[in-house]
Amino acid sequence: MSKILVIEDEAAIRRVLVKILNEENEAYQIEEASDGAAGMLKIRQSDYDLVLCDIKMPKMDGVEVLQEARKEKPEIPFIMISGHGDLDTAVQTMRLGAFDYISKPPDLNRLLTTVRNALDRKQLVVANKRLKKKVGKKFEMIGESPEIQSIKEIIEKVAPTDARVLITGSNGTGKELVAHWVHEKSTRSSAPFIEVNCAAIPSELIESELFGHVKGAFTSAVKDRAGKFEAANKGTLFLDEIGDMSLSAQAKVLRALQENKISRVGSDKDISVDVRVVAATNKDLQKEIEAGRFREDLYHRLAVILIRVPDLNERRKDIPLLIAHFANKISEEQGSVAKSFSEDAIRLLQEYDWTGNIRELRNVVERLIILGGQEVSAEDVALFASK
Ligand SMILES: Nc1ncnc2c1ncn2[C@@H]1O[C@H](COP(=O)(O)OP(=O)(O)OP(=O)(O)O)[C@@H](O)[C@H]1O
Repeated sequence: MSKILVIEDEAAIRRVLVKILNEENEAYQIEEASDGAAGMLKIRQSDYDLVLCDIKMPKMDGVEVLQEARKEKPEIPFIMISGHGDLDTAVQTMRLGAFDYISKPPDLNRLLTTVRNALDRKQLVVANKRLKKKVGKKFEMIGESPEIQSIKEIIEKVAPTDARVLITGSNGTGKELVAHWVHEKSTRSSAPFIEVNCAAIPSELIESELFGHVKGAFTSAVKDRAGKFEAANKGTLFLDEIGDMSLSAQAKVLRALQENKISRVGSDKDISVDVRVVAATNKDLQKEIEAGRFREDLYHRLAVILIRVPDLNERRKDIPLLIAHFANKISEEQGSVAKSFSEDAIRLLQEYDWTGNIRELRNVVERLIILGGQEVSAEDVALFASK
């Protein structure tokens, strides 16, 4: 059930809007307010999934309501309703965070599409918020080695800009972690972070996944569907394993980056998107370019800032910290007391050949916690850490 508030001083228009919405979906629970101040009071007292708000109104105009509501409940999408004289203001409200605007008299199709999109978006933002609560801890970046320090410094500098970032490094080095931080520390952090693993999606589906499709575009396209570019609007799109993307999808991504526009598969209608793309790969893209598997022009678009995440072998100094971090996390997950590691055990693990992989280190720590003694010893490491 979606709760929608209609703030409109003209009773006739208000009635039309309520009627259209009621007829569209019985599950919409619709409330009304006849001026800005009454609307704002309702927003404070109740939780809405969407607000439709007229711009010109007595007491408190729509722009003021939008600004107040953004401060108190920024997750509620606003669709502004503009009359003849206030189209410029309507466009401006988009900059203030309105989701969209519609003109009076409202066009039925446009209204319903905008309402549906806004409600979809609200769900995403809420899901994202829930995730984000976990993000802080889940995405802790452990390490004090100069290599990690320098990555943290680059993230600090680059995140607030809108520059695209290409993250390279072996499997499990922490590329996704870096991408999350670029988003978290950017001005886009309250908008969605959407991840697409390009290697995991069959090449014939990747375009639909990224750009969406319209009904009938292909056999299984039974209804219109937005893609990840649209879902990431105003936020960050993380294209993981971009080196595995098909050439035809690469061409479309290039266009999206050049023009900030996409079109759904099966449609030639352009949709504007405002998305920051962060990409990652474990491949050597220069080699892929030479082999004709990766577009050089796309590479240059993506690699405005390059961050190389070093292998664990290149920052062994961080291994003791990572062991302690994982040991704590694992005991938290298992609800047991954290086990300690003897100095010899840590030294031995520090000398291992990790060929890049932090994920592997975590697994080894988990195995040692389960199988080792109360204090994990060098003997335990020799016995149980073999890979
Ligand atoms: N510096 C770090 N501190 C703490 N945990 C880390 C660090 N780097 C990576 N990890 C953890 O290691 C695991 C692998 O990291 P991540 O998924 O970011 O790697 P990746 O390079 O994106 O991997 P892949 O190449 O397989 O996609 C994750 O569980 C991540 O939280």
